[in-house]
Amino acid sequence: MRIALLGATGYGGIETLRLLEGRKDVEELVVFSDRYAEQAIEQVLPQFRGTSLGRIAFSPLAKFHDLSLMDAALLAMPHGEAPKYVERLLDQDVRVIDFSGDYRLPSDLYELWYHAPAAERHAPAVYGLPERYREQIRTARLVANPGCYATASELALLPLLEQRLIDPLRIVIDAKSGVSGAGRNPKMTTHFAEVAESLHAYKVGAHQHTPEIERILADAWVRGREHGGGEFASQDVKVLLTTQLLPIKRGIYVTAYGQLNKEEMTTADVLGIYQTRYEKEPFVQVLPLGEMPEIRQVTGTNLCQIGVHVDERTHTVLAVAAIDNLGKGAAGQALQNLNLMLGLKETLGLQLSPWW
Ligand SMILES: NC(=O)C1=CN([C@@H]2O[C@H](COP(=O)(O)OP(=O)(O)OC[C@H]3O[C@@H](n4cnc5c(N)ncnc54)[C@H](OP(=O)(O)O)[C@@H]3O)[C@@H](O)[C@H]2O)C=CC1
Ligand SMILES: CC(=O)N[C@@H](CCC(=O)OP(=O)(O)O)C(=O)O
Repeated sequence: MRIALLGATGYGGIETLRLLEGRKDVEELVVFSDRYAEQAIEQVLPQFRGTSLGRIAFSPLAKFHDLSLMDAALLAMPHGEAPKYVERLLDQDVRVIDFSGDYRLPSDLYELWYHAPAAERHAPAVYGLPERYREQIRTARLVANPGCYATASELALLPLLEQRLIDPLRIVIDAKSGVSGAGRNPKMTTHFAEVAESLHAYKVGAHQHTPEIERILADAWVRGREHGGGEFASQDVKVLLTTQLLPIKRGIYVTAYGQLNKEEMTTADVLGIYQTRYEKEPFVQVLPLGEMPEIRQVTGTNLCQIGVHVDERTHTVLAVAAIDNLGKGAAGQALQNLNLMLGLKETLGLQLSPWW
């Protein structure tokens, strides 16, 4: 396959390079970076020295013209950049996967939560969560890769909404991320000395993944396991999402709480529902009774680990999920989507052991 990667020097882009390196089916890779234009990957990113990708030079974005020979383009740039390239790529019959939030929401919700004007969108995008939209992804021209917190939260909660087991208006999500989730450009809030040995909540009540999660869960509530494609179902689902910055490099840890509709549900009952829901999913691991996920068991992988527990005293169900924000939360999921879009084996290049 022939792949173009825009935003190749950011954390999402570098992880994409790591996952593509050594893949025998990559015939050509074109990488873009303005900051490192004309330099070889191995000069800028020494971890690729001596690998199949090391000698490839970054092209400046000004050289972004004819990519019609590419099978797909992966866009790993900050919000607001993808729309400058997407139409041209689609016109050249190149499939596109965008890592940013630009195509995940309708324009009104985008403007409300991203505090930026939404780009004019001619192209419809499929939401790139294979565990729910696999069939739509296979035939998509443009995929909006989900946000990292959104991926973990949705996988944690989907079975509860699809089965209508909880009150959809009172969902609480406590979410924590490693610092690489904030990108590679240095900022005071992600400076080592500001985050080490501490923990703090941020964007409280205002995190941009809130409407993304609500839309996918609403769709699950209305349609159950089935998704017919096309428009999302409209239904009120409300989540209170609180995001916190963990003093680690990689990983997302989500603890989601729902109020059970049926009082007699036990942990074993809910666990059975999760096991059935995800039994055929190659990248979702539902843990046995009494076990809870751990970030180090998913770091460096495309896995999502899920543990569930019912607190019978308060009729609350807890669904806990761990992913690597750069794996299932970004590059891993993008390559899972790419495999689907190109008709390849979905797990190709993604069956990785955790670094732990
Ligand atoms: N980090 C994460 O865990 C996740 C990130 N995402 C999303 O993925 C995208 C990339 O994130 P991440 O890798 O963390 O970001 P980084 O800040 O680490 O990297 C940004 C990349 O985009 C390029 N870039 C910066 N500004 C522009 C611009 N104006 N035009 C074109 N290219 C530009 C940079 O290239 P240059 O070499 O020129 O500096 C760099 O390669 C974002 O939209 C983010 O929201 C999604 C899920 C998880
Ligand atoms: C730690 C941290 O700052 N994380 C980012 C989320 C990054 C991501 O997955 O999402 P988008 O693609 O929607 O930006 C944040 O909270 O905004």
